[in-house]
Amino acid sequence: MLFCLPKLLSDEELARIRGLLDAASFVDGRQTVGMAIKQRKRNREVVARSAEREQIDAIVRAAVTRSNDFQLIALPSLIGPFLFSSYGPGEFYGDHSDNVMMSGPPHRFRADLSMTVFLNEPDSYQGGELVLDTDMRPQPIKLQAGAAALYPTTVLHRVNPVTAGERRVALCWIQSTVRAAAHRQVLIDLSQSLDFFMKATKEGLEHPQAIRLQKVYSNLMQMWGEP
Ligand SMILES: O=C(O)CCC(=O)C(=O)O
Ligand SMILES: [Fe+2]
Repeated sequence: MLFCLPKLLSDEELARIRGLLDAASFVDGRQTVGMAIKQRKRNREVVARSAEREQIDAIVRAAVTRSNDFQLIALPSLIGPFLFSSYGPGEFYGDHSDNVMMSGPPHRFRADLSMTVFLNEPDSYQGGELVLDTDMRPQPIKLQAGAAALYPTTVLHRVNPVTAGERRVALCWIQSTVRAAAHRQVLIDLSQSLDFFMKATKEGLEHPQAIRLQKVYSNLMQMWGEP
């Protein structure tokens, strides 16, 4: 359900992103949601068509492209444009589930996974936890700078009010080649078993049982995957 990627961004990337965010212009976050949700959202977001947004997008996009864990967990077929938000004292985002039909660019896509990348240290602001309602139990998430949380787009979630400091995050929505979270989980488990063969056996991926698992992975991908 919830996956954490501890060091998605390096310290050097974080420093570059912070510099760009300091130079960026922000707009009221209510502009990017429909009427029904406006009441529940108080934050600021980097202007969509701006040079800073594009430069930060390129840095985070390069990080997810090189992250093996991200690729194995999300199995992405499309990663939409990144959104950069800031929450100061009194700002929050109430209970909602994200839109599953995204307008892009590059074109309309289905969001299967939502991702929050934390851009500043957790002790630099008070409150501001991302809370996921998993099986009716609230699960608060506040990660180190550079770490990311990946969660199903349809799960109910919120951002608690920030009471001091500034919470900055990057967000994106991902269409996966494998639509159902339960199917993705089976494939992630298989990847982990293959990883065990690779790291802990003499034959590695040439072990006959590893070859069989690779066949299972391909068969399931053929059943569940979409290009
Ligand atoms: O800031 C976050 O961690 C999540 C924000 C959010 O839920 C959204 O923008 O849809
Ligand atoms: Fe959300």
